[in-house]
Formats: sequence, C-alpha cells, structure tokens
Amino acid sequence: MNILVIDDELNIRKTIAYCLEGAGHRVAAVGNARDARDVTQRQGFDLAFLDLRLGTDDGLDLIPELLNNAPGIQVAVITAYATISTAVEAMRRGAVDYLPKPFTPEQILLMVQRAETVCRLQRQVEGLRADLARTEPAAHLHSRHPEMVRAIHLARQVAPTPSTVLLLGASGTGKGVLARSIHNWGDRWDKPFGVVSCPSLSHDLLESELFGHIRGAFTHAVRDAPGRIAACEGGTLFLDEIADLPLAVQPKLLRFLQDREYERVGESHTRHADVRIIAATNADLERAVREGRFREDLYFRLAVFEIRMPSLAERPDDVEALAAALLPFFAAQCHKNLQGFTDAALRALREHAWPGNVRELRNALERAAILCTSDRIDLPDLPPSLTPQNNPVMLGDPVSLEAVEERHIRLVLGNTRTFQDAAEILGVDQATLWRKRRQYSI
Ligand SMILES: Nc1ncnc2c1ncn2[C@@H]1O[C@H](COP(=O)(O)OP(=O)(O)OP(=O)(O)O)[C@@H](O)[C@H]1O
Repeated sequence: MNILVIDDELNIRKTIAYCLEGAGHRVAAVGNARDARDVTQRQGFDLAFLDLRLGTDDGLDLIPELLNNAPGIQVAVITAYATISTAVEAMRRGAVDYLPKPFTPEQILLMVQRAETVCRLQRQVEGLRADLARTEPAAHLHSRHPEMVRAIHLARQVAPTPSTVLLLGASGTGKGVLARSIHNWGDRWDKPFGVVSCPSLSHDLLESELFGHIRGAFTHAVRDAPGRIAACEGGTLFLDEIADLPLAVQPKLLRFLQDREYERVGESHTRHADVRIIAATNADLERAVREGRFREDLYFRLAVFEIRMPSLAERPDDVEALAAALLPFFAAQCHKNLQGFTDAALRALREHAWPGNVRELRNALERAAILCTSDRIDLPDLPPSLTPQNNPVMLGDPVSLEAVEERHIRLVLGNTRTFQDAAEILGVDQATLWRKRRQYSI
C-alpha cells in the first residue's frame, strides 16, 4: 500500500513510518496541511493517517481535500484529543477509521489490513465493471424522434431524485437500459443496481427473492437470506415486468414504496432500506387494474413518474444511427475492423419492422458481425427475418416447428401494442411468451 502520514509531531511520523515500512508498505510522511496537499497532487495514495491538530490547521478540513486530490484514498484519523463529536464529524467528512493516541503498532497494522481489504474489493468492483462493459454495448441514448427525446429528457430530470419511476414500452425497447442509465446519472451511481424479473420466478419465490427470508421460513429455506432489497441498500432495484408481480406480494411492495419498510418472510422484525425502485412493464397496467390483477393503490404509487419508450418501428429514423453506434462493440468482440454497412444492408435495416425492437437489432448486429467476411456488413450477413422475401417461412414448408413458432411469435409481437395482447392472441401466459422471446432472441 502507498501510505501517507500527516502529523506535526516528528516522533509520531517516524514511529508510524518505521512500523509500516517494516510491514512492506511505501510511506511518505509530512508535517503540515500544505505539504499534504502538495504531495497528494503529485503522488497517488491508498491510505492516509491524518492527525487532527496540525499546528494552526484543522485536520478535519483537510479530509475532503485529500479525498478529492487522491481518488480512492482512505483517510484514517489519529488524535490525542479524541471526542465522540470529532469522531462523528471526521466520519461525516469521509474518514473511514478513527484511532485515539496513544496507539500501538498492532492497532496501526490492523487499520492497514482493513484498508487493504477495502482496496482489494474496490479493485474487484472496477474489474467487474470493466467486464460488464465488455459483455453489453454501451447505451446509445440519442434520438431524432420527439417521443424518445422526451423520454431521455424526463429520465435525466428524474435521475437525481429518489422518486419511483415506471417505464412503459414494448419488449426490447430499452427499458432496462434506460433504468440503468437513470441509476448511473443519479447520485446512487456507485451503489448497487439490482434487477428482478418478476415472471422469471414462481410466485412463492418472488417474495423471498425481494424481501429475503429467515431460516426455516419454508421447506427449502435452510439459511437466512437478506433478499434483493437489502442487497441494493443505497442503490436502485429494477423490477422488470412488474405487471406479473403476484397479487399477494403487491401490498408488501406498496408498503415498501410508501414507508421503505418491510419484513423478511417468516420474521416479524421490521427492517428499513434506502432503495430506489424503478419498475417496467410492457403490459397495460390500467387494464390489469380494471381486471383486478393489479392493485390500484400500487399502480398510482408506481405511476408517479411515468416514462414511455416508443417502439423502434415508431422511430425508423433512429435505426441507422443505433446500428452504427452498436456495430463497433460487436466488431471488437469478433476482432474485426468493420467500417459500416453496404447500401443493401442499410435498406434492409431501415425497412424491417423490428417487432423485437432494439433487442432484435442488437442480436442481428451481433450475428452479422460474426458472419461478415468483408469490412462492411452485407445483406447475407443479416438474419433471414430481415429479408423475408428470400426466406419466407410458410405453413407446410419443410422447416422445423420451432422455425414456424419463431416467425409466428415475431409477427404477432410486431402487430400488437402490448406484450399482454400478444400473449392472449398466442394463447399462452406472459411468462411463457417471455421465455419463448428469450429462446428466439426476439
Ligand atoms: N438505447 C440502447 N442502447 C444500446 N443498446 C440498447 C438500447 N436499448 C436496448 N438496447 C439493447 O437491447 C437489449 C434489450 O434492451 P432492454 O432489456 O433494456 O429492453 P426492455 O425494454 O427492458 O425489454 P423487456 O421488456 O423484454 O425486458 C439490451 O440488452 C441492449 O443490448
């Protein structure tokens, strides 16, 4: 670790440096606030030991400056004048630890160990963030379509507030992408962002997935589980396909939205969590309320701030720019230098109805980047569904049942306004349609 010791007593500086260097750390030691500012502007540090009385300077005032000058630095306060109020104030200003003088070398080394653990976790998080950026293309949130421009503008306005947001729009329009962007644009960006897809879990499991359970609460509850709300403390929980939230769980979510309070399944102890909820649906929630499948009070609580995402078919002028923005990501994944699209490919992209919206476009580009053998994506690289005249799937053709099913689902999704309408026409429940759509990458 690179450690900075800031103390006006030479003896203390020497003792701490001796103890830390003996444990293999690199140490710089300064005796006043000015030198501390200078050295942190020139050099990076993982940890600073800061004395609170630095001659005429107050060490407390130096804490925000250190945090600002040396990103990632942790500040541990040491003082001969320890009081509860200065300890609280030091923590409030961003210190991570507090040690009254006199202290032993063991205490100093224990602090360093704790700081090392935090450093390691920070690096792991950075590594995971970089991995995530490699698995999904960056959000492209620019549009020429007034409704999409408005959606992005509203999202930016609501991002810094703790308000619950309801995202509406057909499957694949980018509700999940926008939810993550709202999280990243607000001051919760460095806190967890969790996703729970309501239809992906059985009704019984969803409640414990969200709110946690205690050991023995039900047959397979062999240990306590904190639940996703607790795991997202300080951050955001994205509830996808909220229309599928079971009626039995809806009052519990409503209470959480109103009071930020909940109980784990099988427990009576009330817990509190600071978690922002963003919900999304492609269903007609007002109809679900009329039909008694969704509580009206929960709908009104969720709909405080609604953002509707237009389908890709409604904004055909955006297709080309979106495709151009997404292509470099897939080109890099295949280690290819792809320059763009041939005119024929561009025409096919523009003319396609995109029933699967941006998800379908993303999947088409991923496939095209793999297949492309020149420096431009050409028509044959695009999925057959984009050139149906060359590859129609007709009933009775020598094709698999799956091919017919996929084509039928695509067409029905493209011709219906909501996911729920499509499920009704197809005669399956929404969870089944949701799985089929994932299966066929629609
Ligand atoms: N604005 C965008 N920029 C880049 N990629 C996008 C954008 N919108 C959507 N995508 C891509 O499309 C995929 C589907 O988007 P997303 O999951 O956000 O849609 P959705 O509306 O939440 O769909 P569903 O209702 O089916 O959950 C994403 O994985 C992402 O790769």
